[in-house]
Amino acid sequence: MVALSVETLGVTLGGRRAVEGVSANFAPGGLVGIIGPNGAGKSTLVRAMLGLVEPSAGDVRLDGAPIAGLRRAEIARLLAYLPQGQVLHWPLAVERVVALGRLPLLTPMSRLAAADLEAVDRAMARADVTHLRGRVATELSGGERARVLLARALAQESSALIVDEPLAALDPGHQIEIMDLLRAQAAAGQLVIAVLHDLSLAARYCDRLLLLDGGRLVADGTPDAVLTPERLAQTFGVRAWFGSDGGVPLIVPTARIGG
Ligand SMILES: Nc1ncnc2c1ncn2[C@@H]1O[C@H](COP(=O)(O)OP(=O)(O)OP(=O)(O)O)[C@@H](O)[C@H]1O
Repeated sequence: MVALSVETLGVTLGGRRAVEGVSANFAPGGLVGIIGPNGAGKSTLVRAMLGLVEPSAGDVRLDGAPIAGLRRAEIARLLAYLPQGQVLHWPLAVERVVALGRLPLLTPMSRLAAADLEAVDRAMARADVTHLRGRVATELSGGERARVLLARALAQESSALIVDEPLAALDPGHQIEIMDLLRAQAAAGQLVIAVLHDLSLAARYCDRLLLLDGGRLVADGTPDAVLTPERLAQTFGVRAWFGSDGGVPLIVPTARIGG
């Protein structure tokens, strides 16, 4: 179990405020989406939540303790992170890539124990990549690679999982698979936070959405409450069609306002 809180957080990058005055609390067992236009500050916010960038104002707390004071190994026990646009450079077998997820939990010079190997097996099964375990990771398709990278984050078996644009470059089938997996993780008690661009999938899968614009949190609530025509116009500058198919919400941007 982990409680993650962000209090009047500000982050300045290259002299510009990338995140400003953001406050939010996160509890285990839900799927939280972070949405907003390009440059809204989504990645910067999650990086600050992981202690990877230093706040210029406010703070981030993990189980009540300022994250700035925690060691990286302590943070890794609680938080797993799948960064945006991760690429694999080394021709490692899938199983070894997934096992890298256990590294933050090992003491220096120690080797993977039986419990670590079991966690790797569980993560591969959840991400449906067990059949790929012997394949060279750099030779996989984009969708297979995305699932392997997610399996690496799952192998950490941390209390919270933070994924930044996990659906980028995936076909619709793989997008649904990944969202199903994230929801299953949340249902199993993990706090899952995902930066997303697809508004229909965000509305369909997330319990809660945080909408950022210009570094500020402009809405925080259920998808129904957050995703209104007015907000989409104000933040994304789009008109959108709202509908549903058998209870599955659909939000289709139809026109750029003023474009
Ligand atoms: N290293 C950096 N130096 C200076 N400015 C930065 C740096 N990284 C990000 N920024 C700026 O901070 C703002 C927020 O960037 P961020 O990557 O958090 O946005 P985002 O919402 O994740 O965008 P996208 O949807 O395009 O990935 C942007 O204006 C960006 O140009």
